[in-house]
Amino acid sequence: MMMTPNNGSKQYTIAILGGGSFGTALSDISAQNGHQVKLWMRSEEQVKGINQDHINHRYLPDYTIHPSVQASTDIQATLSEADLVLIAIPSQSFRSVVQLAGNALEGKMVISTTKGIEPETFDLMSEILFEELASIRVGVLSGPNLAKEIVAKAVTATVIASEDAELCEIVQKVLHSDYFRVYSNHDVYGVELAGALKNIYAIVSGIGAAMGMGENTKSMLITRSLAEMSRFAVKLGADPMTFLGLAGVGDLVATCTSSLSRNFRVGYALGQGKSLTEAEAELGQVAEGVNTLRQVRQKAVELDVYMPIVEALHKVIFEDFDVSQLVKGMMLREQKTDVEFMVR
Ligand SMILES: NC(=O)C1=CN([C@@H]2O[C@H](COP(=O)(O)OP(=O)(O)OC[C@H]3O[C@@H](n4cnc5c(N)ncnc54)[C@H](OP(=O)(O)O)[C@@H]3O)[C@@H](O)[C@H]2O)C=CC1
Ligand SMILES: O=C(CO)COP(=O)(O)O
Repeated sequence: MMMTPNNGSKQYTIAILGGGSFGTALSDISAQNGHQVKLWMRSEEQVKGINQDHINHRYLPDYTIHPSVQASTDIQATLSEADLVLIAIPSQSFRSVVQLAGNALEGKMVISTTKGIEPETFDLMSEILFEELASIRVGVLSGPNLAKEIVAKAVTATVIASEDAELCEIVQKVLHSDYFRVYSNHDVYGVELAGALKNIYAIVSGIGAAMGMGENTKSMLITRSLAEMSRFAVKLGADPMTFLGLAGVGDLVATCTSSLSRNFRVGYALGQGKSLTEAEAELGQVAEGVNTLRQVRQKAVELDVYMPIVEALHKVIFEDFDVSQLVKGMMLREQKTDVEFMVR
């Protein structure tokens, strides 16, 4: 239910589905801004931790979040009065959670913050929302948003993408603060795809870091990753300019250079000679890039898109090639132009 607090700005009721790192960080931002925040998670123990200690003991144990955040395992109660819903559930469970929420989402503004691709369908999360629900207003939030930095209140920017201009404005008002800035973009597909794709390259960067790559190599890798992900996305209908923004190059740089990124960490473990199973077990959280790699490699073959970095990583992760072959695999292929989307 919407109310008007003393300072005159509207106070919204925000429901957040998913109590992992990012759902918790989003609940903290929203509550800091004076909104009523309900956070849905499936673990009673974690609910207790949030409601009593204001700490997500499993995912963000070193941070205290705003005491007004109310957690619950009851999804219907969480959604009942919500004006705005933010979903931070890993892509492999996204559809099942949307189905569980069902009619309680109808008519609402629903924002996906998930950076992944559904296996089998190649659906992005906004597409799942439109498939599963009859009347909702959909947006996508993506950008360089490492959860631990957000809860530490490091200055951060993100992108809200939607064809619904009013929804973008509302999300900007709700989340904007002196440490969290929200930009808008109407290229929903490009913003959403960028968020999913960069995870693949964060894994490659993690491998490179473990192998001691220098700055030249790091720079080459990030720049060629940007070229490759934009080439793929443009083939699927995205706007290449989106990749020059926060959701593209911004998020790519953040996740390819930070050990706070789970995808980077999986890559780092692979670069140290660990198996994928060992790397994922050690992480204990979601690293979307592994599934995204599988989906994107298959789609690139189908559509005949040139993606040497994806191809090389696929060989290392799924075809048992030695990790030392990664850079060689990327370099052996034909040389291409530097910038592909020149105006002239
Ligand atoms: N962390 C970050 O910095 C950012 C993450 N993202 C994206 O947000 C999405 C979520 O990531 P993040 O929060 O980090 O992930 P985490 O691994 O930290 O947490 C995942 C959360 O989803 C819950 N969950 C998983 N499956 C289900 C299910 N079937 N039903 C109910 N709850 C479920 C988990 O519950 P349980 O603990 O019970 O398993 C947990 O609360 C990802 O797509 C990620 O790419 C986007 C921007 C930044
Ligand atoms: O998307 C993220 C930061 O923008 C988080 O990346 P990881 O999922 O690799 O931790």
